[in-house]
Amino acid sequence: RAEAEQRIQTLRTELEEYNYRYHVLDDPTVSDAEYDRLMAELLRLEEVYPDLVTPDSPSVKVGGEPLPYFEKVEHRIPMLSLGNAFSFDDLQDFDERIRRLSGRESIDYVCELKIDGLAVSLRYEDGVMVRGATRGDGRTGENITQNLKTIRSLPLRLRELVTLEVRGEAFLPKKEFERINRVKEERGEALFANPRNAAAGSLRQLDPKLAAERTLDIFLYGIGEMEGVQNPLTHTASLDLLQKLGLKVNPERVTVKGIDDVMDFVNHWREHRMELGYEIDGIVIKVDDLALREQLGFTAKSPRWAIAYKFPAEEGVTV
Ligand SMILES: Cc1ccc2cc(C(N)=O)cc(O)c2n1
Repeated sequence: RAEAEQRIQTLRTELEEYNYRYHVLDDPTVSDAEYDRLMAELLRLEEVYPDLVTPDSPSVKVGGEPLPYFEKVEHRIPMLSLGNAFSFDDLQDFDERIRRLSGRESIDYVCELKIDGLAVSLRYEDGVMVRGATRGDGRTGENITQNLKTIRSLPLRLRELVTLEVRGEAFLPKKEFERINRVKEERGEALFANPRNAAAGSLRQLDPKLAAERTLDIFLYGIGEMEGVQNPLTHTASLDLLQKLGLKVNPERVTVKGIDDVMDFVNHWREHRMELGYEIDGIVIKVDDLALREQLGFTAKSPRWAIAYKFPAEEGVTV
C-alpha cells in the first residue's frame, strides 16, 4: 500500500505537468498514448485505494458520477456584463468620457479578444480548485465544478498555493465543434447552432462524463476576490499573475496608449478572426490602471472602465 501511495503521487505530479505543458503552453512533452496509459494506471490504483483519491487528482478530469441537479452559487463580487460599442465613434466617446472624468491626456488600455463562450468563475483555496460556477445572472450562477474540472487546460492546483477567485470564458474550439456536430448528424440528433451553444450545452450536463467527452477549453481574464497576494496595480499585471499561477490566458492581448492603437487592434482582428481556432464576437477594451478604474466606477449594470466592441455576426459556416 505504501508503494501504491508513492506511485499515485508520482503519477499525479507527472499527469499534471503533462496537462500544463500540453494544454496551457500548447507544447506537449509526451504522446497522447503515453498520457492515456498513465491516466489508466492512476484510475486503476484509485479504484483499488479509493481513500487515496483527492479533489485535485487529475483523474477527476475524466468525470465523476452524474449530479441530480446543479446547486446555486452566489458570486460575492458580481460578474458584470460589458457595455457594447458598435462603431469607432462609440470607442471615441468611451475614451473621451474617461479622459474627461480622469483629467488625463492619454489612457492606457488593454485589448483582449472577446471569446464567444460561456462566462465562468473558479474559486481556488490554498491553490486547489474548490468550486466552479456559471455566470448566471451575474449574482447567482450554477455550481458546475465537476464539469469544469474536466477541462484539460484548467489546473486543479495552481503553481502557488494562493486563495483567489478567477473569471474566464469556457469555449469549444471550432474543430471540436465540427466533430461533435458530425457525431450528432450520424446519430440523427439536432445539431448545435454554434460553438457557444455547444459549450453551454456541454457545461450544463449533469453527467460530467459527457462534459469530459467534449474537449472544452478556457481562457481566464480576470481576478475576483484574492487573499495572500498583493493587489496588482494594472490589468496587465493581473493577467501576468494568472499566467504565473499556471492559468491559461489568451495570448493575443496587447496593452496600448490611447484609443487610436485600440482601433488598429480592432481592425486587425476584424480581418483575421477567421484564422483563429475559436470564435470571437468582438474585442474587449479595458482601462489598464486599476486605481483609475476605482475612480470611474460602474453604471447600473456595467463597468465604466471597460467596453466590448462587437463584430457583426459571422456569416456562413465557420471554417
Ligand atoms: C469584466 C469582463 C466581463 C466579461 C468579459 C468577457 C470576456 C470574453 N468573453 O472574452 C473577456 C473579458 O475580459 C471580460 N471582462
